[in-house]
Amino acid sequence: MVRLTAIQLCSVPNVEENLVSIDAELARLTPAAASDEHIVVLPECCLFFGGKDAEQLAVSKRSLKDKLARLAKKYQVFLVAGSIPLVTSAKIEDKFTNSSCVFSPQGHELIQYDKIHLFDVNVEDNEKSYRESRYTQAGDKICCWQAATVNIGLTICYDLRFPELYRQLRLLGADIITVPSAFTVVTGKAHWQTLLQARAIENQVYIVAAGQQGTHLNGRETWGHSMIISPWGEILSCIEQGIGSISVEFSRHELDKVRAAMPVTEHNQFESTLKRPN
Ligand SMILES: O=C(O)CNC(=O)[C@H](CS)NC(=O)CCC(=O)C(=O)O
Repeated sequence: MVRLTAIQLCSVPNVEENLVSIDAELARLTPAAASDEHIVVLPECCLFFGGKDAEQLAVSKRSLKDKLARLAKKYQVFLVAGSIPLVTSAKIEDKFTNSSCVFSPQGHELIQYDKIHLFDVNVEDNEKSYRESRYTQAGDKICCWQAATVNIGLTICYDLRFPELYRQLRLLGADIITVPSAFTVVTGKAHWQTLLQARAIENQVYIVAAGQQGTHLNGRETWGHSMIISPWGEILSCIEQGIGSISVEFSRHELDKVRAAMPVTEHNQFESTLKRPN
């Protein structure tokens, strides 16, 4: 059995406090049987959110991965640690990557995906202007990883608006695509659910979207509405507000049925024009 879980958080600019919240949410989940694969997704910026960019830069230099690896092992889950700030591969002094890291139930790091699309956007909210690229170095690699029996594609937040990335993940064999997020309330209300359902339907994959929700220390408001969507586009479970988690069972049968009945990747007349991943 493969279980999918999304944890919704209201992260603060304090790594230790966030680790305590994550531990508490993981402790509440029903433990998986030894033969099960349990994939748990945390939101974007799960270890540090709502603080100053300079603080986040300092946090990127700490050993955050060890702490998350320990949690994956403690709770025997595949932990998709939504995103954390990390030192760039070129060791750029004043920038970090916004990265989704996956840890196995044995406590090993499996993969790191650096967010490709940065949120340099004007939004009609209190913030008015978001310029993620000022302090974040964009990634350029598409990342898909394998648990025992399922393939999982990695994306982060604003990536959700770029269907080409999702299509490429599907072509790489993704059964499930994870979307750790910190959507704004304004854009979340307008687009979040529609975009998630579209990505699930057009690619015939499970979508596990874990969001930040609430008012954060710097006054930033996030939309939440974490949800898990089937390859047919149904919302299987959703947590609108507050901290908590949702879980559903992955069905290979459902996935195969949807793809066999409507083979859109075979029917696609534009596939050859797509840039092949990596
Ligand atoms: O800046 C940080 O501290 C952490 N990063 C984020 O919160 C990121 C970049 S600002 N947020 C998004 O991508 C929101 C996307 C969104 O809301 C949309 O696509 O509508």
